[in-house]
Amino acid sequence: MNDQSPQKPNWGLTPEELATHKTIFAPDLLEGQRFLITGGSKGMGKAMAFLCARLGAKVMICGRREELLQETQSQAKELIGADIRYRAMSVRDEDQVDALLDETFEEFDGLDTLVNNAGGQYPQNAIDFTRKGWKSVLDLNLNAPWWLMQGAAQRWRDRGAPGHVVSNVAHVERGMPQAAHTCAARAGVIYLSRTVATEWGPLGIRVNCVAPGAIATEGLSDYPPEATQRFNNVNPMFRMGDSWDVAEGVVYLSAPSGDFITGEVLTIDGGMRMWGTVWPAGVPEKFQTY
Ligand SMILES: CCCCCCCCC/C=C/C(=O)SCCNC(=O)CCNC(=O)[C@H](O)C(C)(C)COP(=O)(O)OP(=O)(O)OC[C@H]1O[C@@H](n2cnc3c(N)ncnc32)[C@H](O)[C@@H]1OP(=O)(O)O
Ligand SMILES: NC(=O)C1=CN([C@@H]2O[C@H](COP(=O)(O)OP(=O)(O)OC[C@H]3O[C@@H](n4cnc5c(N)ncnc54)[C@H](OP(=O)(O)O)[C@@H]3O)[C@@H](O)[C@H]2O)C=CC1
Repeated sequence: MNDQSPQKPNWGLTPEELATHKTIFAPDLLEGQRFLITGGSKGMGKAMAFLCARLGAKVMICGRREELLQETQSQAKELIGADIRYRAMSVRDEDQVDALLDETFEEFDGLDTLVNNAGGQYPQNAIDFTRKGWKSVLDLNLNAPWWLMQGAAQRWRDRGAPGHVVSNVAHVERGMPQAAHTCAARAGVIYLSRTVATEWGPLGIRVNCVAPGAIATEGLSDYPPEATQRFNNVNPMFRMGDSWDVAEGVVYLSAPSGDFITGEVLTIDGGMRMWGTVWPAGVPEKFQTY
């Protein structure tokens, strides 16, 4: 288990850990499979990229910062001998999304699984949201995954090929105080996924989600230490998960193990959906009841 101290400068699993972490899956499970993973240059997306590549898949990742993508590519080459492809872009830009899909389908002569993983938000009480901030979070966490899943589905339909979409969301059933924008966006993705899982079922396209609880990734270092310290206490297991927990969930849904699973949300949260609230901007006094 990795050190989850908030003082640690780099959260999450190291590249060496991603290269050697034990996995329950057979080494050739994804041989010949093609994955596009958005936000694959750090955190959970990077773990997914390493795991899929280790299991034999061809992998394309994207992110905004080329240096992180390049670093991930060379680490994968050096540590696991994999040739991970990348494109620097923002999923918030519709034209760049189309270009990413075109490049991936061309490069790999098709695609088997799209992983909508890129996302994020900032903590704030909803009453104070600016319209600009609301639109930014909705663009990143609802519109972008939609452009990507619709674009992939159109390409699969036109080629007469099956496909799979898995979107990384969050558990939303009890709301997400101080993150209502992302909660609304993720709820949108879940219900879009459940709807198109039916519409696209006859095309051979499955559509699923994974819903992580608090997962120790580099992304959490964006939050203040008071909040991240509390992230260890937001579920009845009193610890965070790691990026491997989520990567293995994504592979389970994408491999033949998931062949008959669609419209599902796989929650990987240590029980947080039943007990525990994050309060990423700090617990308000009225709620400090125990
Ligand atoms: C929460 C988890 C619970 C989660 C509860 C569950 C536990 C899970 C924890 C989840 C962890 C993670 O997701 S880990 C990943 C964490 N990392 C991230 O989220 C990084 C990605 N996030 C982002 O890029 C930003 O949040 C996002 C707003 C989407 C994009 O930022 P940009 O600066 O590119 O966006 P722009 O389009 O320029 O708009 C910026 C506007 O957004 C608003 N804005 C941006 N940051 C703001 C801030 N800190 N406080 C107030 N307002 C802010 C302002 O109005 C800004 O306008 P101006 O004032 O005019 O600039
Ligand atoms: N960590 C947690 O506890 C939880 C996280 N989540 C969600 O899971 C997903 C992964 O989280 P996590 O691994 O922690 O996040 P990280 O912040 O560690 O990684 C996010 C990845 O997404 C990329 N990214 C961010 N914005 C964009 C963009 N506009 N276009 C393209 N790529 C982008 C980042 O690269 P770059 O910045 O260079 O673009 C990076 O590769 C996110 O959607 C997150 O909100 C959900 C529940 C809990």
